Amino acid sequence: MKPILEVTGLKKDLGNFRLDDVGFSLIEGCITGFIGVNGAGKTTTIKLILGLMLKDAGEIQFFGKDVQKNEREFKNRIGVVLDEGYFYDELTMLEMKSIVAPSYSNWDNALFNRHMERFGLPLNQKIGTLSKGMRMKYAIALAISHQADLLIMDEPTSGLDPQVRLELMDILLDYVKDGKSVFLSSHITSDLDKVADALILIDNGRIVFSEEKDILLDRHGFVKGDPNELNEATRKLFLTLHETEYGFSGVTNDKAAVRQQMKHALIERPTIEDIMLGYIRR
Ligand SMILES: Nc1ncnc2c1ncn2[C@@H]1O[C@H](COP(=O)(O)OP(=O)(O)OP(=O)(O)O)[C@@H](O)[C@H]1O
Repeated sequence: MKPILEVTGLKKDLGNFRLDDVGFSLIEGCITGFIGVNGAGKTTTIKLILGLMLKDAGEIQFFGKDVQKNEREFKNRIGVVLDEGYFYDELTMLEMKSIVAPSYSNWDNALFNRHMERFGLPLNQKIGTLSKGMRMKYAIALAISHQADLLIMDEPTSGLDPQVRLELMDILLDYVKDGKSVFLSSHITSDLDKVADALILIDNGRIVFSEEKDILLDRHGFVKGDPNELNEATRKLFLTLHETEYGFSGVTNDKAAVRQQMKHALIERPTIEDIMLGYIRR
């Protein structure tokens, strides 16, 4: 599996907040979820990758080439969905497309029309009249109609209802079918439970883990049991632990030790959120 984007030693000091030695790789053909709580540094990292903010240190390579030195090629080969604020509300989707398309050397109008039809977006509808979900789908149609190899999205699902979020996830799964990649930041991890191949957790400006989703979910366990089995030694097996007088539940990253030391505990598959909360420093 080839790395498509490699970030190493990325640093940015913003005064109150510091991005510290951030490094990770995105693998071709994968949906990678970039997770972390509010203020963890997801948007800052994405802005630095896109050159929307100047980095203090670090390297960002796209297909082995420095993105800063090959800015034009990088911009042509990525699609970006940042927020919904950069459209002119009084224009139709067709008119807005005519403004965006010329900035890409490999814009594919037939592909754009196919996306618009598939997403159920009428070309002549004014942008100001679109629902939040339609706006997001339109932003994606604009971002992926120039044969982009990598789609970068910052919090695309926030504010969308479950039905639209599901539709959005289907669009992303379709997009990666032919080897393209998605890098998607979110603090809503339930969408990523369904579609992500890999997960990167950032907390307080530092990368906590960067791993294949299935390996991560296999390694961790959501444990429930009787408080009688909790003692000084077994408590140490948990990343999080919630105790009441009737029982306990918690997340472990050492299922084997739990099985051995807590004979009656029930070990279930955790969600990404369970795991994420286990690693967040408060
Ligand atoms: N231009 C800036 N100047 C100073 N501080 C900034 C600037 N941009 C972001 N920050 C701070 O950096 C921290 C990280 O913000 P960032 O937007 O990267 O987090 P995030 O993980 O994307 O959060 P969210 O999920 O809420 O969008 C925050 O404390 C924010 O206030």
